[in-house]
Amino acid sequence: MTTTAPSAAASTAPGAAVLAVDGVQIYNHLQDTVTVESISFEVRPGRALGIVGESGSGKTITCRALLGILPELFEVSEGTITLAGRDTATLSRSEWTALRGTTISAVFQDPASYLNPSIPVGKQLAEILRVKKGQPRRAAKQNTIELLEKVRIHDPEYVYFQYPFELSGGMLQRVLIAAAVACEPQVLIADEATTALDVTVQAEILDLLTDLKDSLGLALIVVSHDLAVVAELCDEVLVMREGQVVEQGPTERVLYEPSHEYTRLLLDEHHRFGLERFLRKPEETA
Ligand SMILES: Nc1ncnc2c1ncn2[C@@H]1O[C@H](COP(=O)(O)OP(=O)(O)OP(=O)(O)O)[C@@H](O)[C@H]1O
Repeated sequence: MTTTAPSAAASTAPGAAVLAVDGVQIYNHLQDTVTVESISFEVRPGRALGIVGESGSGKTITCRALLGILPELFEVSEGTITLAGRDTATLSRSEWTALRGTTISAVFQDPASYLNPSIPVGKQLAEILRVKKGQPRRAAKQNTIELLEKVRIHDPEYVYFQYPFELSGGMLQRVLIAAAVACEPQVLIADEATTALDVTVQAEILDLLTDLKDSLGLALIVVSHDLAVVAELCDEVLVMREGQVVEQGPTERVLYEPSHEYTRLLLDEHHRFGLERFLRKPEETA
């Protein structure tokens, strides 16, 4: 892809963690409560971390802290978040704006709500390249078509001119993934990104995320209530309950030898839905 403007992305030493979260507490001043307590993890290029846990356990709020978009009256009250070598507590609003998309990016559930219904999807992607990378109109269009190809959309020249309502949920999520990786971020957060999709499309999107992680060297954070999704994608997993991390470690270890009662409970629920099909036995991965 042609780059015409200098990247606003911060830099990371080769092999170093691109994102390091150390003892972070997130406080809710609205209710005077701690929403997330003492969470720590790191992600490196080409690696994936899964965050699982029941509804309301603090997964999305954690991601919002990583993206610098906490809701009003929530704050990171303890600990540090280091993104591409920078302590995010020191970032100004405009520095955050420059880093979002170029260094850290995200895809959420319900892709249609992130797109303007009255503008063709290709034009919306091209606009990101024009604004964030300063690309001229023609280059932005060409690079958008390449991006659509990268997220495995067939006939990208045609899809470029389609409106969101003309695309399926899976196609829209591909467009949103294309938007998220348009400016070559180092970290991609996928927060329940496949939850609303049917099983076949979900598998395709998971496959695409794995491919992008490997080919672009993305550090991937996958948030899901579905252990099967995390089992398929992630090297490490972090289990949250009521704002606390109850267990974390390599995916195989946590899923095969859970040490916490809550993780065992989650696993029991999933075994009924066939988690086994995603799991490789430890001896198979050795
Ligand atoms: N915008 C907000 N305003 C007020 N409270 C919020 C907001 N977003 C989240 N919360 C609260 O913060 C806590 C953690 O919510 P969070 O969305 O992080 O949970 P989650 O684990 O992502 O759940 P889910 O799987 O349902 O998305 C919950 O008690 C929730 O009610």
